Amino acid sequence: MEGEVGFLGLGIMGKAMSMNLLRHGFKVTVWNRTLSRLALICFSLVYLLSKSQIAFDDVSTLQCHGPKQVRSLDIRSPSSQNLTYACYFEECDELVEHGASVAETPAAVVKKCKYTIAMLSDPSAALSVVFDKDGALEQICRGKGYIDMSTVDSDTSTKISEAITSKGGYFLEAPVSGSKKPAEDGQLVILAAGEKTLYEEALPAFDVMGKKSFFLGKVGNGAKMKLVVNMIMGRAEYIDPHLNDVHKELQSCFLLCSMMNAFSEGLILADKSGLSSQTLLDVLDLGGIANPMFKMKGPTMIQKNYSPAFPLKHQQKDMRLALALGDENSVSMPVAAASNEAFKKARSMGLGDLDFSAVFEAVKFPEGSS
Ligand SMILES: NC(=O)C1=CN([C@@H]2O[C@H](COP(=O)(O)OP(=O)(O)OC[C@H]3O[C@@H](n4cnc5c(N)ncnc54)[C@H](OP(=O)(O)O)[C@@H]3O)[C@@H](O)[C@H]2O)C=CC1
Ligand SMILES: O=CCCC(=O)O
Repeated sequence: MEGEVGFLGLGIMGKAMSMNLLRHGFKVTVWNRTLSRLALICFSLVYLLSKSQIAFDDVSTLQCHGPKQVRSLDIRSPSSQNLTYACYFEECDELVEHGASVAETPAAVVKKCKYTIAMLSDPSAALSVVFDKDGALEQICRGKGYIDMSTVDSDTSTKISEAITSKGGYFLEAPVSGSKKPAEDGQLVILAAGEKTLYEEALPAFDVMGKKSFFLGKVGNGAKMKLVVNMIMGRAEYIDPHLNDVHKELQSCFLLCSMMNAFSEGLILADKSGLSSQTLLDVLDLGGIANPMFKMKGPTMIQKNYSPAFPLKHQQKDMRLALALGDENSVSMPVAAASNEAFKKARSMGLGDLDFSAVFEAVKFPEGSS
């Protein structure tokens, strides 16, 4: 990646990712919404002070606490042309110490940099940073690359892609699997889709931020893959730490059932969204919910091979007993109850003697569908 890389969004992930780029020798210009608001406050303050009797030397450091704990407003010079640099908040401070430049708007970042990466909270933030006044789109032109690594839906990604490409720019979506620590350690899993040339050009940066990058084809596929992975992750079952060992064993059966149901739903969602089941298995195996069960059962489930290791009828029996235990102890377990329904459905479909992973068939064809 030649020249300077822009980075929009310095939240938990964005800060760690841009720091990694800096540590590996990339020149980075950053922007964050709160920082730009603070810069505005800073400008206003200096204006007011210049109209007042207070000499600047008297206010070299003003403490100020906002939503992001401003460390200080350090007004260094009355005639400073560039007061943005005098106004850091904690997140940005460390990046600046590592050599980052700070820009005032997304447009200013894109103007300065050939490649701009965004890591923003949600679809509305991703859209706002591109389309609003002083947004990235204003400075997109032929040869500029825009890479959105935020987790959004495929419609949002497509909208951004169309706008960027209509101005001659290149677009890549590249959401990530992995959280704060993997981001700090450069161990993210990058799920890119869109312009292949931009993907190839961005690989040196991806190699610094992540341990593995996937190119998944057309825009939308990265967003979809990320959502499938997080859907599976979000369906983990709770194990009450106060239960005794016997009860814990039954609870762990909940976990297994819920995992298998969530996994089945994920495989189906991926397939119906036009994604490769094998790629989903590869992505899951690299992330925080990698586990021996997905690794072992996944390939056989894709092949519809349910030769029994743990018969489904026993798994459903254990679910039933564990739910009874939940009743006894007034433990609310709606996810487990839903999973039990899927196992009951599988039994009614005549799958009881097959492996418990055959619940995949019941999830695939729920009541009334074919
Ligand atoms: N945290 C995690 O473990 C993971 C998160 N992700 C995804 O990465 C993205 C970032 O997550 P994370 O860093 O945790 O989130 P944070 O909440 O820590 O950061 C969100 C960032 O988005 C900015 N932002 C929010 N709204 C707007 C807006 N309207 N205009 C401009 N900027 C805005 C925030 O700016 P400000 O500081 O001004 O509020 C901040 O820089 C999300 O899409 C998340 O789903 C993906 C993998 C893991
Ligand atoms: O989007 C958040 C994902 C967190 C993780 O993959 O561990």
